[in-house]
Amino acid sequence: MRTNYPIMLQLDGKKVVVIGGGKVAERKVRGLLGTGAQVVVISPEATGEIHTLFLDGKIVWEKKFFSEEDLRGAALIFAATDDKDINQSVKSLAEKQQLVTVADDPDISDFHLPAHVQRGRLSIAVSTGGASPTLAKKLRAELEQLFDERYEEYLEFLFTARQWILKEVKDPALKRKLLTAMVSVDFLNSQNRAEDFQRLYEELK
Ligand SMILES: C[C@@]1(CC(=O)O)C2=NC(=C\c3[nH]c(c(CCC(=O)O)c3CC(=O)O)Cc3[nH]c(c(CC(=O)O)c3CCC(=O)O)/C=C3\N/C(=C\2)[C@@H](CCC(=O)O)[C@]3(C)CC(=O)O)/[C@H]1CCC(=O)O
Ligand SMILES: NC(=O)c1ccc[n+]([C@@H]2O[C@H](COP(=O)([O-])OP(=O)(O)OC[C@H]3O[C@@H](n4cnc5c(N)ncnc54)[C@H](O)[C@@H]3O)[C@@H](O)[C@H]2O)c1
Repeated sequence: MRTNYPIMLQLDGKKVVVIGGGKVAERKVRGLLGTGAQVVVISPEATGEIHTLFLDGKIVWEKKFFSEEDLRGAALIFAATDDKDINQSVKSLAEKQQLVTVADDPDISDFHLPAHVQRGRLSIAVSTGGASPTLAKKLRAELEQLFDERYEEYLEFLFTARQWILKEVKDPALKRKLLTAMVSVDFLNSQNRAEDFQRLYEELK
């Protein structure tokens, strides 16, 4: 078995085509909102949520059956109809460099969607490579408990403090100490991270 290669995609301005407008398509579309991707759904029917997103101008919905030209210019393609033959033909009609995922056939898919926790800048993705989406979902729920809402603000603090350290602290040893000390339960739980950081800096410098 070959292992998968995890990446975080920046889809801003890229065209993403979802073939099918059912429950699975809706979940894929929801995951694409906020990425800046230009989402196009191709399906004669669509769920209420897909319809609403279309009416709100958030996505494009072409109310039609799939045909080859729908794939033109797409960076990512989701084949998510309930017709196995159509899903297979989406994959075979796509160009080699287009990345396709086939909802009912993990083996021929170019990528799998992970279950995923987002806490601001922190992304945690879990994939079982098609073995068990149910396990991926369960692990995601456990990670959500472990990495709770505090992490969103905590990562903002880490980001800002790290930028400041990289700019202002010249001594490599001090730089390393500060970057290490910020990653601790104390800072995660701190009520005033900026103040605690200032104190730490005064102690260590
Ligand atoms: C993680 C998650 C992300 C997302 O889609 O957003 C995701 N599936 C989720 C849920 C889920 N999917 C299914 C169930 C029902 C129980 C079960 O079958 O276990 C549940 C659980 C539920 O809904 O409770 C059924 C199912 N899924 C696939 C098949 C086809 C097949 O296996 O042949 C079938 C059978 C269809 C049938 O019955 O015919 C295929 C895929 N599903 C994937 C991802 C990719 C592999 C990821 C991996 O292996 O880690 C892949 C390959 C395609 C892809 O990349 O899209 C999301 C959890 C989100 C969350 O809650 O966190
Ligand atoms: N990847 C996953 O996580 C996952 C989860 C559950 C099911 N599945 C699989 O995904 C597929 C879709 O499941 P669903 O629950 O969304 O089905 P669904 O019945 O809710 O939706 C199917 C959609 O496909 C559209 N469609 C049918 N023929 C079409 C065509 N020729 N061109 C364009 N659109 C067409 C229909 O209009 C409908 O909107 C099934 O094959 C299922 O086995 C995958």
